[in-house]
Amino acid sequence: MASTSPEPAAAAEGGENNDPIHIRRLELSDHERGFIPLLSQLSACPDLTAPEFATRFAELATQGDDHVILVAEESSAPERWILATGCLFVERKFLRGGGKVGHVEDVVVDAAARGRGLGLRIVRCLVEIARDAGCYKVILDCTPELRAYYAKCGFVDKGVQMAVYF
Ligand SMILES: CC(=O)SCCNC(=O)CCNC(=O)[C@H](O)C(C)(C)COP(=O)(O)OP(=O)(O)OC[C@H]1O[C@@H](n2cnc3c(N)ncnc32)[C@H](O)[C@@H]1OP(=O)(O)O
Repeated sequence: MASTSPEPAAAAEGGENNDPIHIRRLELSDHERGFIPLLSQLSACPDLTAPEFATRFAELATQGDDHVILVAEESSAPERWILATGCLFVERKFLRGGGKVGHVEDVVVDAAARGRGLGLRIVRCLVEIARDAGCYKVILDCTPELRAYYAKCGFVDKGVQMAVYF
């Protein structure tokens, strides 16, 4: 998400009151802070050159608050290495009187930082942003092994995920 867009309050979570973790929106310079290698811990994510990263960043910025990528960093670490990330995509529908649905995507915590509650905090922030945006629900796809984790984030089983891969 573009750093030029106004930050939802929930995206500015952490970083105060001696909180060792700061959660904020993705910045263009996060290309140099391990964002792509972090995503590669989730799925195939070949490196992007800085111009390629900038092009995609600019494309996503045109979606304003309908596409939010949050990252978590150590508040006190000067290198500001990215420890965790998650994305919220807001789908605008004709259903429900022009309602909106939040989609949580691409949640990943660096292997060395797991088990510290970062994943929970990132997802809770995304859900809060969706609520503030007026979404009537937030949905996501995950493997059965992650059901317990997302249950702790407040999600319940609903329907069946299906896919066509190309
Ligand atoms: C929509 C999507 O993006 S699905 C893809 C999700 N991402 C991945 O699978 C990438 C690889 N995995 C990861 O990055 C991490 O392990 C994550 C994101 C799944 C969890 O991040 P963490 O920061 O380790 O989780 P966190 O410490 O916040 O755990 C929160 C709670 O969930 C539990 N939990 C965490 N991971 C799991 C799991 N795989 N299975 C069951 N429970 C889990 C924790 O025990 C904790 O419970 P507690 O509060 O009772 O102690």
